[in-house]
Amino acid sequence: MSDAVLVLNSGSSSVKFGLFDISAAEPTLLCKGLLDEHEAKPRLAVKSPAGEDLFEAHRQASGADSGDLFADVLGFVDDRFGDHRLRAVGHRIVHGGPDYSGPVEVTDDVYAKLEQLTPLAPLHQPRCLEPIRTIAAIKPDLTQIACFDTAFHHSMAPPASRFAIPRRFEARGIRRYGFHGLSFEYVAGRIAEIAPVLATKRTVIAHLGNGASLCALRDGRSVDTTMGLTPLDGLVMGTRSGTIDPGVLLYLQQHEKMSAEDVQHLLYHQSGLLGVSGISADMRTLLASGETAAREAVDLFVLRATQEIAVMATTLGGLDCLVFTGGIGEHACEIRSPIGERLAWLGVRIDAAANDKGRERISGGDSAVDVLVIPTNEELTIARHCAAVLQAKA
Ligand SMILES: Nc1ncnc2c1ncn2[C@@H]1O[C@H](COP(=O)(O)OP(=O)(O)O)[C@@H](O)[C@H]1O
Ligand SMILES: CC(=O)OP(=O)(O)O
Ligand SMILES: [Mg+2]
Repeated sequence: MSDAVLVLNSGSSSVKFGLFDISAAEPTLLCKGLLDEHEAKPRLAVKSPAGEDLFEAHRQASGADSGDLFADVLGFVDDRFGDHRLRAVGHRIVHGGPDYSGPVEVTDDVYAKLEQLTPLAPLHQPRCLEPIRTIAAIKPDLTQIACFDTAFHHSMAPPASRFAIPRRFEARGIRRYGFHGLSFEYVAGRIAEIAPVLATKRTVIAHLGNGASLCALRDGRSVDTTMGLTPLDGLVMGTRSGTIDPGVLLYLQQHEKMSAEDVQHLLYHQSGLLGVSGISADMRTLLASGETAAREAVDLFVLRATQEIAVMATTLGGLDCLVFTGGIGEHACEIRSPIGERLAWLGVRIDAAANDKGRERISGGDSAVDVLVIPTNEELTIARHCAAVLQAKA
């Protein structure tokens, strides 16, 4: 009987999952799926690795919660993959705080520590932690493993990790942590596979999805990133503001009489592409819209991404390789193209035909910077971590 792990990737706009066979050195995907709680009837859809539909379940919204959907996933795995032994469930956990620089088995103590980090990722942490409770209630003996978005950035050091506030706050853990690390880790590994000469070069990875951040890599390790203590910092996102004059927050509280909770809601849920366009948080909708406000939101997204790529290049002392990933980075040639044009002064030249076709290498022959498009795979990174944790335990 082969061993398998179930991986849950709870993001801000979706819950993705994958079931992996871990009997060989490299995990192989058995099936993948999506849990959609936002529709009128929460839905679970499972597909084969090739994308064929395997299973779909709808729940009546009344009385249903995502716990029912997780029970459906476990039921499906038992039914269809009963010839595999489910060894663990691996979870993407957005915030690991100062303590976790690698994956860890979830115990009551670990869970309590992770729950305490909720104020540092209020949009994500509860959504990441909830399935751990639900699954423990259904299968109390099943090993659960937490894999952190912050872990990859533990290689980051001062001054990049430091905020310019009194030092005593740093001792209390107030510093730049960075996120999307499971994605950056996967992409860094792919760069080493597809273009080994680039693995040691000055590289910026742009993870542009519903959440968006950049990572500067030297020798494949994170040396700087745009997200900070929370996943609110840095680039313009679907509904998040990204970097904003801190004076704005004070003004909103002191003069607009908004509470701290109101400001938090504004910055996490009502800002970014949604707030600027007034139309949608979804890049596809904005690119298809003829409205001026949609174009202005996209223009700001592009300007901020470009500015921050230059910041990352400054940390690195130059730029040899730029990689696009995440839903927008992988699919939106209309976003990659103007970012490339604005970075011409750094030697970036994007080949229009290669970009339109979404090729793996989209830089032109005259480009001083290799520009790549690499689809991310956070689920595979988590499966690899789970396999390693289980092997260390054996
Ligand atoms: N073909 C496409 N063209 C433009 N944007 C796209 C395309 N496909 C997906 N996106 C955008 O990617 C974003 C979602 O990214 P994704 O990485 O899947 O999100 P999450 O952060 O939830 O993992 C959305 O803004 C969506 O509009
Ligand atoms: C950390 C983060 O922003 O994640 P997501 O892209 O899933 O929102
Ligand atoms: Mg994501």
